[in-house]
Amino acid sequence: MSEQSFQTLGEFIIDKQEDFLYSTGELSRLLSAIRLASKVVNRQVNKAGIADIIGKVGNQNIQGEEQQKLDVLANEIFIEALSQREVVCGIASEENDDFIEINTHSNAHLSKYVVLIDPLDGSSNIDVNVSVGTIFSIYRRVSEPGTPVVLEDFLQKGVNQIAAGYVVYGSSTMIVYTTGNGVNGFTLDPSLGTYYLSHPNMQFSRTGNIYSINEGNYVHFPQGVKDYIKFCQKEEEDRPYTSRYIGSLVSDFHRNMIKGGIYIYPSTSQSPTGKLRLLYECNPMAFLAEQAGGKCTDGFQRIMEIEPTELHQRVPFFCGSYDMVEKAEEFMKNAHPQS
Ligand SMILES: O=P(O)(O)OC[C@H]1O[C@](O)(COP(=O)(O)O)[C@@H](O)[C@@H]1O
Ligand SMILES: [Mg+2]
Ligand SMILES: [Mg+2]
Repeated sequence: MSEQSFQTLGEFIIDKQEDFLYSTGELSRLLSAIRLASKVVNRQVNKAGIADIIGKVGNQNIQGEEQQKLDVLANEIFIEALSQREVVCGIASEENDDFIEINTHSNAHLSKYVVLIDPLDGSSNIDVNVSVGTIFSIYRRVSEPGTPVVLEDFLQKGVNQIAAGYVVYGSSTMIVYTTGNGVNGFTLDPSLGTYYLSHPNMQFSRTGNIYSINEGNYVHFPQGVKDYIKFCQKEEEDRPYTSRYIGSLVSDFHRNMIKGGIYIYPSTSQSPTGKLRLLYECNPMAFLAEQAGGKCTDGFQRIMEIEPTELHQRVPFFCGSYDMVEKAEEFMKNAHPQS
């Protein structure tokens, strides 16, 4: 089947506009901004080794993490593209301490959408040519259009998301997103600079045999997680499972959604709330996972029901094939009945 027979992302966005509750074309323009920014970042990622974008900037972000040059560059590219589209009134990013109010154009304050982004996910893999990603989450503001954007516009439960997705910059570059009507994946044809619908209606299999967790932290894991890892490794029934861990959330999630599996970044004795950020990592992946028939919790509670209190708060994260997440939760509830 030649590229031409695949529907393009642009066509798909327009086609699906009617399915969308608030369809006024604004979300389509917002998604187009993400599409454009992803192509610009993709070009930089592809030539990272020769484009002087390898290595650290020498600053730390609010999470206390060393910012990579590509973290900062991707952040600038996405903020620029989103700010130019007159549909976004505010942006929050992993790389910015506070949210940004967009006032780059006269109507910005009338815009209804806020975007939360992890501009470059899997930063530890940039310098070693392993796939990385971008994660985005979109909400309607809660404050009145025409009034200043406020923190509450961003501190919304995941169930309020109107769209979410990721870009994976891997052996091929893909955009995968949902607006609440299933999950679809589009592959970039770099020669044409066009995304084509390559993975319609993506689904997690009910169960799988891949588990993804950084076992290097094993001694610091809660007992429930240690018990689940032992369960995965036991010679029994369809086990032992295969361990796969890329160290880029987007890439581990993407593989598990295609092959069936579970990704866990639990709390540890050093970081009791885990590592991943609720608003621009966990909520968008949870929306995608649930739309693809999977499940996503903090080991006990549905991620998208968690009430956010801070822009950069972290939560433990259990996400993937439904039955596998249920099993992991069973071990957590048995080992930590008080939680
Ligand atoms: O190296 P660790 O502790 O296993 O953490 C890896 C995890 O951290 C992350 O890199 C955090 O995301 P950022 O790179 O956007 O900060 C995830 O992509 C990944 O799954
Ligand atoms: Mg990340
Ligand atoms: Mg990041």
